[in-house]
Amino acid sequence: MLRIVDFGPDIYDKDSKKASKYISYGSPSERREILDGIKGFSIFDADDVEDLESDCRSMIERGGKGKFRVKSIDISRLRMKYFFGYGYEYGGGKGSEKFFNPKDISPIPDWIYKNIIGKMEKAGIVEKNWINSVVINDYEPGGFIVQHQDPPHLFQRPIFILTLFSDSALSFGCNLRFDRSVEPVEVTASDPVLRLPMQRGIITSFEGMCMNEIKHCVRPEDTKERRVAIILRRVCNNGPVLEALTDGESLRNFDKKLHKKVKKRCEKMLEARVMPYERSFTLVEVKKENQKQTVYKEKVKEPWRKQAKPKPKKDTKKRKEKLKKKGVGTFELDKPLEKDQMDMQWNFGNSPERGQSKRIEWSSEDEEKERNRRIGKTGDMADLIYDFHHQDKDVREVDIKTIERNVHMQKSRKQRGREFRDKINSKFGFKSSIVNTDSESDSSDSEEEVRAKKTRISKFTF
Ligand SMILES: O=C(O)CCC(=O)C(=O)O
Ligand SMILES: [Fe+2]
Repeated sequence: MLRIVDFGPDIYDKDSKKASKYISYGSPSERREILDGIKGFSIFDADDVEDLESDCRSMIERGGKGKFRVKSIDISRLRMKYFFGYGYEYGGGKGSEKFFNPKDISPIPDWIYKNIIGKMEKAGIVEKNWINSVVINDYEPGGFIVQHQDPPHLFQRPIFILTLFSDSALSFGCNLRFDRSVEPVEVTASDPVLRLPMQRGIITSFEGMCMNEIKHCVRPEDTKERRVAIILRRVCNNGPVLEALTDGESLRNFDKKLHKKVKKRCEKMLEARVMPYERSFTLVEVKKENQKQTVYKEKVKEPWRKQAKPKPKKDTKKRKEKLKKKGVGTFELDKPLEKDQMDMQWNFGNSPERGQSKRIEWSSEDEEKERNRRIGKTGDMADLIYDFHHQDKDVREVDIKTIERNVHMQKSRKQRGREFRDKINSKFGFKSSIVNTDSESDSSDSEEEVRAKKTRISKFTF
């Protein structure tokens, strides 16, 4: 189903309380002008997104084997580029970019036609057979692309970009600076006029001022995780074309040295970790084609302005009655829950928690492991810390408790017990030997001392 993305809630202006890296610094009219030519489309569900990512991995494996044509893969710092259909080189700079000869570029793979272009055509986002050039940028964390305009003498508008593997952002009116006095070269970015979120699984289209009058770039700080951008375009009919280097030769048979380099980089990209897909954006439902424009315009007109929240309706007596009739309201459970299948399975139905009408969610260690395996988490400490550092500050604070708990649960039962007893001892000011188990007790204790301890222990059984 075609749905439109509402970028508004994710575009923050100078006065917002967001960290500076999320902020768009342009005036409202500048941002509006840029946004006028931008649309976000959601046509893929979570399964589609993960399937496309697995297609990307197969493509990278193929690339590593040197099976693409000689100019189909280009490697640069923290980024790999795959050209399909048409590829180009930058030449002497702006205006002198030229197409490689189509003989040196692999054709657009079937999976891209079938799973991306075909679906875009079906959803009415693009005309049939319009897209004939696909470029895939595969960024490592911290990867970037300097400010540029997609050469207008090579590519028609609109330009479509599909983001995969992780969220990122495209910055308009923003320049990257390189400090080459340090190793590795340090890249910093100026404040962007507009920072547009590029969400995983979303196709964004660009035309007009945003593509023709202002430059765009990807800042290193916006590539927090490995990200793939699939750029779908149509070439201009009369673009300049270079002479062919080969007659359709593949890289492995043409340049062994380059193939070795490509193979190493492809292997590195295949090792990149991938988080399970979770939708992180706001959608605006579109029912009819002719509604699309209005809904979209309304939503993005002044996205930086906070919308007043509608006041919740007061629950008058009459309304309460009505709601109650409909079965809506807040109810206290006044009798214990019935045993269900899960309770039977775990023999859980008569526990004290049940008696309190409260369901405590729990799972065995095996279940937890299985769940983590399914969503790609190992439960390993390094992963937990990695996840933690890749979150926003507020989410992180909530998660700190979970991480502490996980760290605690990874200790042995014995160690956990020991720590618990130590806590009790220090809370009540007992000597460390007072609340302790027999196995931990000092074997030199006399029988009487042991009995005394046991008596004391019974008072603090939890
Ligand atoms: O990675 C992106 O989203 C933008 C890439 C881009 O602008 C380009 O390759 O021309
Ligand atoms: Fe671009």
